[in-house]
Amino acid sequence: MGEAVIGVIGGSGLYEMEGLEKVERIRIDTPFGEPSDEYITGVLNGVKMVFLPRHGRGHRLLPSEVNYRANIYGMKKLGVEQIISVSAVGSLKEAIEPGHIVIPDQFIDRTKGIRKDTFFGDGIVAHTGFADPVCHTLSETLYKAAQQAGATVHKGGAYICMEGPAFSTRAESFMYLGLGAAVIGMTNLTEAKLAREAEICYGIIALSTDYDCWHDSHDDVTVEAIIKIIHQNVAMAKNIIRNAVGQVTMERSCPCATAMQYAVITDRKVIPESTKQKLAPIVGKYL
Ligand SMILES: CSC[C@H]1O[C@H](OP(=O)(O)O)[C@H](O)[C@@H]1O
Ligand SMILES: Nc1ncnc2[nH]cnc12
Repeated sequence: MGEAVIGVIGGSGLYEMEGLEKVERIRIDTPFGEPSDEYITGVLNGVKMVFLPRHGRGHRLLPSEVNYRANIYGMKKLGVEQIISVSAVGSLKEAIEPGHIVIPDQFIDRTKGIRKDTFFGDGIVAHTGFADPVCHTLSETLYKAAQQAGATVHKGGAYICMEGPAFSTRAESFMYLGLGAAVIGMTNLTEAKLAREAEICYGIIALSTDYDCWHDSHDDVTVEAIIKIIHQNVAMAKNIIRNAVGQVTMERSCPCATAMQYAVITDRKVIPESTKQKLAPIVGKYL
């Protein structure tokens, strides 16, 4: 087995990673189509890592257009065992101010079924445990890394994943407050599901950029306001990643590493050979 690699998926405002040594750009074609961009591989803080901008360089892809399957498949092919997601989110709690960091540990699904969020189908059925959708070990590392970078950081909380691309209505925003969720975004749940199916640990550094549209003494969210907060905090976000990469435990004892052990229900004899081949990097060892 090759050396374990850490993957970083950069969201809105994070389209490149500075400070990488031995940089290579790798284009990967997958049976699920094309990833968002070339993968940038290199060494950060002494650790092998791979970076991918979720929406592509120049931010070309809508949250619903991102090929999450290809992105995660490519990471797996490159030997990635742990993914750090960096994302912009709206805050659903007074205490989570713009500029603060949140390490979410739950999701509420408000996507609309138009994204592909599973590698399965085409003659193979699997049901993956998703009660704890992020890796607790990785999330703890991200929390500490954020504290060390001097961020105000909130541990835990539910991330509402909406379809977008339009932001929420005010009625929806109040409904999410009522649900007790912490933050809202448009991307991370889909990614987390696929990472789990690929037995890759997934943890989130979420940068709060706005109060969505529920707060009576803050303006309603706009892209302009989001970008302003991202620009003010991008150096901090990069520092958190640098700290985290240096502290991630490479030996995995978390359940993510064996998540698919009992998940495939289909009789192995009836799984089409082409499907087995396509899924070889993902669950080949269980087929
Ligand atoms: C630029 S505003 C909305 C956009 O920002 C977030 O993206 P990401 O999660 O990739 O940082 C949000 O999910 C929306 O896609
Ligand atoms: N208010 C918001 N809603 C959805 N996604 C976001 N990303 C950043 N802020 C957001």
